[in-house]
Amino acid sequence: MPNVQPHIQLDDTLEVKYALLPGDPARLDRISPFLENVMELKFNREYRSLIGTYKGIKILAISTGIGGASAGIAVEELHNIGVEALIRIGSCGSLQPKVKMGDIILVSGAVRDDGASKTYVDAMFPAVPDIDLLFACVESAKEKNIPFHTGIARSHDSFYTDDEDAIDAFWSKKGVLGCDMETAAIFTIGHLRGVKTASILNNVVEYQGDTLDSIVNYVDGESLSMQGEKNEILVALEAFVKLEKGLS
Ligand SMILES: O=P(O)(O)O[C@H]1O[C@H](CO)[C@@H](O)[C@H]1O
Ligand SMILES: O=c1cc[nH]c(=O)[nH]1
Repeated sequence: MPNVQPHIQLDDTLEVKYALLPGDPARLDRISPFLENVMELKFNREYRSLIGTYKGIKILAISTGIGGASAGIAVEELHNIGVEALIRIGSCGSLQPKVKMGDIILVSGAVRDDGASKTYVDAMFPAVPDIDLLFACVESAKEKNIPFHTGIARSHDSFYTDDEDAIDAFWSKKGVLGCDMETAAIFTIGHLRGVKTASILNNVVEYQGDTLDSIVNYVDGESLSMQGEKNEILVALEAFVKLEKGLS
């Protein structure tokens, strides 16, 4: 009997080892041109999925929605259907002047300022990517001449607390490069389940810029952010090729 998962609505008959995890379901339309033999699968709640091939390797793409709670459910259910490695293809806001619009960050660790990961294990447990998958991303970016930053991201649960500017200033001073909402949960839960994870973040908000305005511009297709998105997708796909060939 296929083990259909309650939220992603997929099962292990897909026999797929690699998954790209954007937050936004609409990003799948822009992942699709990178793949061959694309087939739309399911769209249940925030989880829209498609499958295709890249250089002959089967790749699943599935959106996770906003936040660690829904991303964590995706990691669990993907693990249940046999996915072995996943890369978040996200957007983020810059916390450093050097992280410009459309720059990509290959995340080497995440501040666990989310709720979901803490329901699994105390906050002192580190949120880190799989080192082979991170190195594969680094090598892929170099080979494709795509500039990148490596460093720490902060994953949070809201844009609308009363203290957002102060919180950003605090983490900026600690050298954190940017903030998103899912990386910490994906790293933590992936580690606990034995799934290899990485996270690539495309910066869509200038340092000290207006976060919510910038997110609207990104949705409207602002060009630097769109180039950053293409770059992160390509780097992730090439990293899976390396993993498949045992090169990382
Ligand atoms: O663009 P995605 O991948 O959804 O990522 C970022 O954008 C959303 C907020 O606008 C959050 O999910 C955040 O992590
Ligand atoms: O500033 C930002 C932009 C995108 N996503 C975030 O979590 N924060």
